[in-house]
Amino acid sequence: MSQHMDNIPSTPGKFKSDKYHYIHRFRSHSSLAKLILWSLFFFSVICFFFLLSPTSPTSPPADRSRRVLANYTWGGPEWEKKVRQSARVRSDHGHTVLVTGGAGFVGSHVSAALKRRGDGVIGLDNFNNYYDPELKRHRRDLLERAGVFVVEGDINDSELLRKLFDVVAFTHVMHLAAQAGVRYAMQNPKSYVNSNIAGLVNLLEVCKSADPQPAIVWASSSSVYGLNSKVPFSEKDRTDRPASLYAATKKAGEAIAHTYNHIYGLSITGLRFFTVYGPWGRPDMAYFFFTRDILTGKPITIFEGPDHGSVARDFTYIDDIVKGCLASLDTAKKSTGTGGKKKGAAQFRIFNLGNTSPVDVSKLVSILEKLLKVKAKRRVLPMPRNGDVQYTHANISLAQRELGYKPTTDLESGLKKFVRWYITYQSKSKKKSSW
Ligand SMILES: O=C(O)[C@H]1O[C@H](OP(=O)(O)OP(=O)(O)OC[C@H]2O[C@@H](n3ccc(=O)[nH]c3=O)[C@H](O)[C@@H]2O)[C@H](O)[C@@H](O)[C@@H]1O
Repeated sequence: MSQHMDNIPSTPGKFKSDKYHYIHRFRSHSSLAKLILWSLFFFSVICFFFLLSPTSPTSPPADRSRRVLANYTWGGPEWEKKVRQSARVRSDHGHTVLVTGGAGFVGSHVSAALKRRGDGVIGLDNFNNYYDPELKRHRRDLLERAGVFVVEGDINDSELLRKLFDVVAFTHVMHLAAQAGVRYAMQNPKSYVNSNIAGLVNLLEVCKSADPQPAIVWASSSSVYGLNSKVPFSEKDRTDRPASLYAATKKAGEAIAHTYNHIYGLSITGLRFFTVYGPWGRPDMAYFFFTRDILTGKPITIFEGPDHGSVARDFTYIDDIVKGCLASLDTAKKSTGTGGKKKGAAQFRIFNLGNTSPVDVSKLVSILEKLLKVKAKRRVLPMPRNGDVQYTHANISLAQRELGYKPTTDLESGLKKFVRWYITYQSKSKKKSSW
């Protein structure tokens, strides 16, 4: 067989003499050997750098210095059909809402609530690995069963956003996609700029050109109050002293939102969420990983302020936040622009959505100990200079007045629901049962 192969001219149709053939074979063998050697060399160099790289599949999932984004596929008649179906309104005067961050903690709860009452909903999520994407996929699976299609894609992808607006005339955008987390901003600052600033601008650009323009409700953060020491925090208080890059990007988002409202007539409502917690929550948040670590016997670190002062948060239960989000959508006025041009003044609002009763982090741990019936291995450390603030407390009178917002869940009742969910989720995950 090898003989047969050797007799075949290298260029079909051209005959070569034996001598030529011999020399050529010798040369080609030696160059083939060189080629193989060089290829092996380059291959080992590539392997070496690949193994060193933080995004290689061999690196531990705990390495969150970079987020991995999947390659998305979207478009096509089947995809458009799913988008249209999911966006179909099933109630009188229902909205058609694009929920960015649809597979996220708040996004999945808001999407489910909108769908339940008959609104049309499309989710959008990039499923990045800031925390376990498996949890996001499980949230998506639940939503899909409820009739909500979550498109896999990024808010920085203008083409995808324009396509979504071509297929569906969204009346509202609930913008919840963001790089969350206060302390992670020191590890991966660029991801905050990419999602919370570039992504927001990209989304607003598409919204401003959409016809009709949607009304936008989006997630700002209680962290914008930064070094503000006057409590409770009111929307009128200073927000020009952020303590973390995360807070700075959210504050920048509020300024950017104002610009798009002012120039293009987009109706925009910013919601300053106060440490939202609950079932299907975010594993990067303290209440979540404290629960995990208490149950597995790992020590937990509790931060304290100067002079052993306590650190406290106005923890707000997810169902209360969802009510605030829906009320914001329902009270949002229409945007006034068309074809990228403003036709008149448009609504611009900012609301605190908190619980109005701050709880010390050490008290949160005591509640978890009681609910889990396990003593925590506490390690108390001074609050590191990592962007955290010592205290948050929302004044919610504006949201109460304008949105009818009234939180009803205290921390203990909310954590009880979270713990119940957490234990069920863990056991289902171990058994790999369906959701
Ligand atoms: O409400 C907000 O604006 C913000 O709420 C949370 O941020 P944070 O309040 O810092 O929530 P956690 O990270 O869960 O921390 C809660 C409390 O636990 C404390 N903590 C955290 C981690 C730890 O190991 N030990 C500890 O005592 C923190 O100092 C903080 O006081 C979210 O992570 C942000 O995305 C959100 O924007």
